[in-house]
Amino acid sequence: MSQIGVCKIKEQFVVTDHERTLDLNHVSAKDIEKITGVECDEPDAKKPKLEEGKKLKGQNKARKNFAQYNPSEALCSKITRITEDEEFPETCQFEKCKFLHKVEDYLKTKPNDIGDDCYNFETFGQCNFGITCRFAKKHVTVEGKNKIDRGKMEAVKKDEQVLNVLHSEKRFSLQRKKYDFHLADKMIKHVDGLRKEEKEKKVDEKSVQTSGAVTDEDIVKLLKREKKKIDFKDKLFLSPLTTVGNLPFRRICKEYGADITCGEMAMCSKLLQGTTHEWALVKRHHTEDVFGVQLCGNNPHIFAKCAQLLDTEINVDFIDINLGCPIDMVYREGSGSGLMRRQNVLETCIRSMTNLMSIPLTVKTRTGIYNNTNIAHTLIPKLRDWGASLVTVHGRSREQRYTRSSDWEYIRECAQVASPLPIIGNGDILSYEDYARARESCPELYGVMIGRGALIKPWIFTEIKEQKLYDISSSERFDILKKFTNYGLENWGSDNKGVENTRRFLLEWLSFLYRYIPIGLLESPPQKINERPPYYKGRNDLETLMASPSASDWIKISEMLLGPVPDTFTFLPKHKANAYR
Ligand SMILES: Cc1cc2nc3c(=O)[nH]c(=O)nc-3n(C[C@H](O)[C@H](O)[C@H](O)COP(=O)(O)O)c2cc1C
Repeated sequence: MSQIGVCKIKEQFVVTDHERTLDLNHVSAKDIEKITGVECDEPDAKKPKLEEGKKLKGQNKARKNFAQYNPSEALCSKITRITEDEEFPETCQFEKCKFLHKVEDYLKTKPNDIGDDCYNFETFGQCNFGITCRFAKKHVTVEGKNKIDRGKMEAVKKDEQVLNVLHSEKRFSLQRKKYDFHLADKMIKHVDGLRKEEKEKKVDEKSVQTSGAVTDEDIVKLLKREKKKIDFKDKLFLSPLTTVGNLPFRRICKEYGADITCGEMAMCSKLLQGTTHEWALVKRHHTEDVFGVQLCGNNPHIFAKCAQLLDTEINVDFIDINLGCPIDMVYREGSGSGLMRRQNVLETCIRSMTNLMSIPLTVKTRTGIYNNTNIAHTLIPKLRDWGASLVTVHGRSREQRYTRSSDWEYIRECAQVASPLPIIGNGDILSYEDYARARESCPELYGVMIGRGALIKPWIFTEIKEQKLYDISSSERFDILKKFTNYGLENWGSDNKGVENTRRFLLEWLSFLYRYIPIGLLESPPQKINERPPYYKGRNDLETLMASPSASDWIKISEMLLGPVPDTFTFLPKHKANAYR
C-alpha cells in the first residue's frame, strides 16, 4: 500500500512557507464573500494553544469544545412549540421549571439569526425550535408563535426519518435497573457452564454450542431460532468512526454509494444506564439500509445484556464488537484492543451474544497489540468457532496506531485461515486504485472497509463503483458542506445549541477534509493517504482555504455556513489519525 512521504503537487501550485503564511492562512473575509456571497466575520486566532514542546499525535486530550448553556437564558420548550392557533399558557405545567416563559425575555439574549430559510421548516413543514430557531423568520408569527405547513408535514413525515429512538419508558426502566435481563443472565450461566464442562472433559471446541445439558426452556428456544443473514460480499463498508461518523456524515456517504454503515463505538455500560448521549449513537437514518451498531465493553455480562437489549428494542442489522480501540483508558480496562488479550472472557462474550441475537455478530480487530507480534491470525479461527459471522481486520497493531501503512499481506494471511468466515480488509484506502490493489492482492477477501478515505473524500464510494477519479471543484465541495450543515441542523437542532453542535461536528470533519488534494493539482494522481499534503495554492481562493491545515480557517468555513462563532469560542480537533512524519 501507500508509502509514507509527501504528495507531489504540480509546480505552479506549490507555495513556500513564506507565501503560505501570507496567503493560505489569510484568505480574507472579503475574498470569501466574493466567492460564496455569504457574509463572514474575520475571526481572531481562535485555536487553543498547545503547551510548548507538546507533540501532535494520538488524540487531543486538552479539548474544550463543548458550549455551556444557561437555562435562565433559554425558553421553555412548551412555549417554543406553541403554534399559531394556540394560546400561550398562563403558567408552566412544571412547577420548578427554570426556563424562561416570555418570548420578549428570551429575545433579549437570543443571538442574531443566521439566515431567513429554515431547512427543517422547508423540508418537513415544521420546525420544533420555533422562535429559538436561528433561521426562524419564515416560521414564526409576530408574537413568536410557530407556523406549520400542514401539507408538507403530511407529505414528509419527520418522525419516520430517524429510527432507534429509545422510548422514555424503556429509558426509565434502564435507569432504574428494572429492565428484564433474565435471558442474558441465564445465557451467560449456560455458556459458562458449557465452557467449564468442556475444559473438564477436554471435548472438541466445535461441539460446545450443540452439546451439554440444555435444560432451560427459554435457552432452548433461543438456540433453535433461525438467524437473519447479511450478504457482505463485495460491499463497500463505511468504518465506524467515533465523533466524525455521525448520522449526518453517514447520510452523505450513503448518497455517494456506501453499502454498509455502522454507528460510532457505543459503550455497553452507558447503553445499559440509558444515557441519552450513548443512545444517540445507535440512531439510524432510514436511508441506511444495512446498518450496524458497534459495542465496546470488557465483560460478558454487559455485552450479553446489550445484545439482548438492542436485538429487542431497536432496528439494527448486525452488532459489531470493537476489538481494536487503542485508547489507553479503554485498553487498560480490558475493552477495545485490550479484549484481544483476554480470550477466555471474549469467548464467553461471543458465545452468549450470538445465542441471544437474531442478527449476525461481527468483530472488528487490529493485527495485534504490539508492533511485531501479529496475533489476529490465531484469534480469527477461534472467533469463527465461537459464532462470529464476519471479522474486519485493520492492518495495524494497537501500538502502531497510524504510524505505518496498513499491512495488506497480513490481512490476506488472516483471510486464508478464516475460511469459511468472511473477512473484510481495512486500512489506507483513498482511491479506486488502492481498492483494486487490495482486492487483487487479496482475492480471499469479502470486501473492504473505508474510514479516513471517506472522511477526506466522501465521494470515494462513487469513484470505486465507477472505477475512476473525480476532480471535484471547490464549490461542489462547499455544497457537500452545506448539505452536511442542513443534515446537522435536522439532527442536532436549529436553535443555538443545535447550531453550535453542528458547527463542532463540522469542524471535526474539516480537520480531515483539508487533507484532500484536488486531482487536477497532483503531479501523479491518485493521492496516497499516508503522504503529507504539501503547502499549495488552489485554483481559486475557496480551494486554497479548504486546503488550509489551520483551525482558524476551518472556523472561517464554518462561519460561512453557520454564522459567526460565539465570543469565547475555541476549537481543537479530537483526532489526528495520520502517519505523516
Ligand atoms: C476519527 C476516527 C474515529 C474512529 N473511530 C472508530 C470507532 O469508533 N470504532 C472502530 O472500530 N474504529 C474506529 N476508527 C478506526 C477506523 O474504523 C479504521 O479502522 C481505521 O481508521 C483504518 O482505516 P482507514 O485507513 O481507512 O482510516 C476510527 C478512526 C478514526 C480516524
